[in-house]
Amino acid sequence: MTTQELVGQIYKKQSFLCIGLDVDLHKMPKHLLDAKDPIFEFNKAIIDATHHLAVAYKPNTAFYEAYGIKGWQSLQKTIQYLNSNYPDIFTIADAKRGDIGNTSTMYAKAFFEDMEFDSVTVAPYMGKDSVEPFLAFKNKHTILLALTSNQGAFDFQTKEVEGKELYKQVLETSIAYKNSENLMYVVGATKAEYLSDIRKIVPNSFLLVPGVGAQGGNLKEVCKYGLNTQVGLLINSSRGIIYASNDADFAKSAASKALELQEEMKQILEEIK
Ligand SMILES: O=c1ccn([C@@H]2O[C@H](COP(=O)(O)O)[C@@H](O)[C@H]2O)c(=O)[nH]1
Repeated sequence: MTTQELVGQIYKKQSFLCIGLDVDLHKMPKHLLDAKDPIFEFNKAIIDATHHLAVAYKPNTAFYEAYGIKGWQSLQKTIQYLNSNYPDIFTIADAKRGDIGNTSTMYAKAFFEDMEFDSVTVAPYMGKDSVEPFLAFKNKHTILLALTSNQGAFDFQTKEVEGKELYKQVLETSIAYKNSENLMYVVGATKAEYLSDIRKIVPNSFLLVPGVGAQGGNLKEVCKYGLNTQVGLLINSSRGIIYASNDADFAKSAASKALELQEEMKQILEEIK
């Protein structure tokens, strides 16, 4: 999917919501556990109930890898279901990959070619030759960790290196990578106050913003500092939506939570028109 197509979907749906599919067998409704593939059945129900309210879905691969081969199969079925039934949805493999160049190429092939995700999250720590293999894929997006939502972000990311915070170095350095137009960045919703500085460095890039909902990030604060002329934000909520209920009505409850966020986003988009 191109960035322009993503922007088109945002205006069409009046939403820049990304729903995180972080499926945990211990948190899902008990009746689904009898299904042949409970993880896929859970995802399918959530997707069918919320697809009109969201522009993106983000399975975090950890929640699938934890179940071995069966988990990978559930992930593959989920992405195939999204691509076949809702081809206008932007898909994100939250896998936080990155390695020496030839290995990164294999990661990129796995997520972009084999699984056909639109994007994958990548850690910047190994630098240019670990990121550029992902950027080589046309109309695929590499979402680089810039300033993450967790407390540990302050261990390294906000520390100064040669007079500048490391997350700023990541943003500035990565802009010069080959095919950097395929870059997006992760910025945690819990760090909204950093967004105006971030926008000075990457005014036009899309930012994936996790941390609204369970981690306490505030949508309005993020929008105040993070919106750009093309919206430029994908706001993720995982647990806050998919585990709104663990009863038979789980998908309906997830849709209600998603609707609350979508209505807030619609209002924000109307205000900046
Ligand atoms: O900085 C980051 C980067 C990634 N994540 C991931 O996003 C979701 C958030 O889930 P919630 O349940 O809405 O808290 C999860 O997959 C994280 O691994 C992040 O939270 N922060």
